[in-house]
Amino acid sequence: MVEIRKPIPVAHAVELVMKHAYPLGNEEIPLENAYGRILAEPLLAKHDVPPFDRSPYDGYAIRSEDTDGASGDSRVPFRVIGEIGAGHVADRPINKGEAFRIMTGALIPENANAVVMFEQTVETKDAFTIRKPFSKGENISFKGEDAKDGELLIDAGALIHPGTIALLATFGYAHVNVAKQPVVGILSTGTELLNVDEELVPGKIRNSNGPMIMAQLDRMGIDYKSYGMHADDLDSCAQMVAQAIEETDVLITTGGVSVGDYDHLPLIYERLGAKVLFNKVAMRPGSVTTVAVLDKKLLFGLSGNPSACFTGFELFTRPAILTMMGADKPYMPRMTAELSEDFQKPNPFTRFVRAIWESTPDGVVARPAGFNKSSAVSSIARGNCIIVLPSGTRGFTVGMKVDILLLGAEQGVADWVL
Ligand SMILES: Nc1nc2c(c(=O)[nH]1)N[C@H]1C(S)=C(S)[C@@H](COP(=O)(O)OP(=O)(O)OC[C@H]3O[C@@H](n4cnc5c(N)ncnc54)[C@H](O)[C@@H]3O)O[C@H]1N2
Ligand code: MOO
Repeated sequence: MVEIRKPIPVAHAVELVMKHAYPLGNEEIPLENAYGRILAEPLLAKHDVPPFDRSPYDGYAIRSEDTDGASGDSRVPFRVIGEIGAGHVADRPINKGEAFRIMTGALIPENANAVVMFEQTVETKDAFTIRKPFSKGENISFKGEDAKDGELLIDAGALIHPGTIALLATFGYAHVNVAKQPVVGILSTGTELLNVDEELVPGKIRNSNGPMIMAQLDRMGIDYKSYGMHADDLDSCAQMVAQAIEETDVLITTGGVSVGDYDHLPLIYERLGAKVLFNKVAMRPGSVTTVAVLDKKLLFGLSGNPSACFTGFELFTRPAILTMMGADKPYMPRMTAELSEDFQKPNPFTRFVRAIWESTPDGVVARPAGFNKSSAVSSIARGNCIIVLPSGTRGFTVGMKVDILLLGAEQGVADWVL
């Protein structure tokens, strides 16, 4: 007798998964490896930025008080007493009527309080004139104007992106304290599966879920261990799952979670003593997505159907992994778009439609990416977002506003809740 499963709302399922996404602690890593990781401690300014008053232009450092009364008819002259390149320091202060040639980024010499760009001068040998007064502080980049010593700049939990790397480098962080990342196991189950390089034979298909999930992890910068493909044999599959759990922090399996004679994952979870958090979600595709916990490790039983597998990963696995690695914003960015094609299927469950969004002069529009069954592969390939259609709705027509979840965005940028 087939067990009747009770579907739970998507938001509840996400919440259950997230409750079991335990952080793995922190580690120090070299700055050059820190891109894509999550800051484990707040980033405080270790000194002022810039660390000294400096010139924002190539020009002349002067005393502003010496420019009083300058005009087109009455140009004020200056005598050039030397040159300061970036990285160099003036050998003496300036006095009345004097100027240093100064390059962008160079330390402002003592007594100078303004910079005149070369273009604002008429130059002769070792001298120049100007035609307008300058105010105190004009064209100076002030010490601490970008960041003040001790200031909180980035909170713990933030994704380290190229800008964060620049800031860490500015303060001399050769090593960075980041949250540890999980090692994720991937196992594709199904007797019908062939390797990518095998010829098709009747009844068999190539394993597309395994490579797809590896790529979904790759784009998050997550390490994985592939356990390849495994036929639907209960005992050996159970053994493989047990071994994979031993060797990894999170296990993703694909296929074998429905109610078919060879859908062994539910029984394998039972044998292992794993606690099943849910085995049916009120969503399409991916209603059979099953998540279990064993020894504080999350086991994601994603559907074998490619679109369901893909969606299950993005909705449940991705935010859980991001939370384990310390991210404070683990969800996909969400936007509103106008539907540019009809989508006429009824939606008894929340429907996640692989779709294409683009920005037009009239705003953001989105349309389904083609064949939209759970088994679809083609629409995953074409899509760059997922349209969310709430349960209980019938058809959606052109011009209606829909929510879309953006795929492939830099991890950890959004704070999306269903
Ligand atoms: N009696 C019922 N039958 C089914 C139900 C149900 O509620 N009652 N649910 C259907 C839904 S919805 C889905 S989705 C599928 C899910 O099945 P499983 O997740 O157990 O996956 P499999 O049966 O192993 O495979 C489904 C489908 O996907 C293909 N597949 C599997 N693995 C891969 C892979 N690695 N790469 C590419 N394609 C893969 C497989 O050949 C099947 O065609 O169950 C429905 N049935
Ligand atoms: O579990 Mo499914 O809802 O057709 O993908």
